[in-house]
Amino acid sequence: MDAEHRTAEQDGARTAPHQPPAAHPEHGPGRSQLTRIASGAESGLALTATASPARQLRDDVLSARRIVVKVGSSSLTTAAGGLDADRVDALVDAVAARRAEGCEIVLVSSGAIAAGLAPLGLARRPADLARQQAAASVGQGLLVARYTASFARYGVRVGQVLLTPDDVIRRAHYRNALRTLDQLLSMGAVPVVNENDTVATDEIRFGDNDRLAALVSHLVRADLLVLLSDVDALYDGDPSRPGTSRIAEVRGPEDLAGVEVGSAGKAGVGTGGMVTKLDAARIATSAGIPVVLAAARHARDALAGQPTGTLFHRTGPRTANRLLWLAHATEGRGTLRLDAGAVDAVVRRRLSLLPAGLTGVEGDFSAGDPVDLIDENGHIVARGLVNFDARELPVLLGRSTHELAKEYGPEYEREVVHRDDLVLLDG
Ligand SMILES: Nc1ncnc2c1ncn2[C@@H]1O[C@H](COP(=O)(O)OP(=O)(O)O)[C@@H](O)[C@H]1O
Ligand SMILES: N[C@@H](CCC(=O)OP(=O)(O)O)C(=O)O
Repeated sequence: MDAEHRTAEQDGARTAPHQPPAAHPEHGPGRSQLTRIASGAESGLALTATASPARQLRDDVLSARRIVVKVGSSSLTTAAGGLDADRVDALVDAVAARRAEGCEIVLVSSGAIAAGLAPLGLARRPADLARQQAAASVGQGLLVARYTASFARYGVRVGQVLLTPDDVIRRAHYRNALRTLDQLLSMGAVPVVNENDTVATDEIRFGDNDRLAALVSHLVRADLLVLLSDVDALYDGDPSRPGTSRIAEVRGPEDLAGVEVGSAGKAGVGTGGMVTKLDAARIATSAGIPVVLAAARHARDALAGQPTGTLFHRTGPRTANRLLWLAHATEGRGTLRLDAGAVDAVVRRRLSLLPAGLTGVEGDFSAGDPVDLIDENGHIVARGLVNFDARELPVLLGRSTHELAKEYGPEYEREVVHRDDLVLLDG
């Protein structure tokens, strides 16, 4: 069954009000926190045979005062292509209902490329970046115009915010982006965020709005991230196959062991599939922000704390710095190879990287770009913003800053990567 065509009855969360969470028997006591609810063709049978699913309202959702809501392309477009005004209105109704309770909402909306296809005579999402950008350029205007009209029914203004990774990994830009978003919220507007697709390049782009939404949640210090999609939850396998089960709650990475995720979305308009949603959930929850993944058509329930979709509990403490962006928003544009002493200094002692610890440089980058720091075995240990252009570095390898300053002048006394611009990466 296509996930898009599930009915409310097939969404297990809707079937049993006010029951405590129940573990699926097949997962045993060791996995008791993980609630899986059978669905697809077998849902009726399985629900009778197992304990009733949870129906309690979700505290994390109810208490949230600032929420980032991300909606995917497939939830905003018609089957024939182009924006679906009814679906946009339904989403805006759900957002407005939650705003009416005094909650601030940032909308991260995909759909620019999808909205621009039909007006440009394109039948499907093109493979090449140039035509995607042309479609996004046409579609982004249509998308924001549609939101503007829809929110106007509630007397609410929207503000378009288009971001590239560069806008947020650099300290000054990060502050600017945050200030604009804060200001829009304090003036009662709804920021509508998307990637700035028209200037993105293959090397410099978020690529998917799921991760972008997780990073925006972190930027605005949101209390909750809600990912709305055409699929109504995370399943333990491709939800179009019968016999897969909805996962109602995820408490940590161990709950995802054995879950099969695919990257293909319906109708070819979405980009990341479930892979990027899980990435987004990992980024947000590790930074202290719980995540709800639900169907866009259940947006009102999801925002009201109803146990629809999948709830990912927070796994880490709240953090507040732009290094999360450095780790997740971008790829390194080159590599710096470190000797063992430099790895120890950077990783264990959290010191800046100096030229003396460098043994090699690869890539074509400029000062200020993100680069990966690799150890002698080629493992990436950290990412940082480099203070030199790639072409300047070869003569500096292995030399002391003191010696370099004497030979080339005082500006060569600087760190290759300052510790404030460094984030450690696992593996
Ligand atoms: N384990 C899984 N659970 C749920 N959905 C999955 C899973 N694996 C793959 N998918 C697919 O991911 C799709 C959602 O991703 P995508 O189309 O990119 O959505 P959006 O446009 O909302 O970002 C679903 O339609 C579904 O087909
Ligand atoms: N920035 C692109 C969306 C990229 C994206 O992640 O799309 P989706 O998988 O539908 O959330 C656009 O507006 O078309």
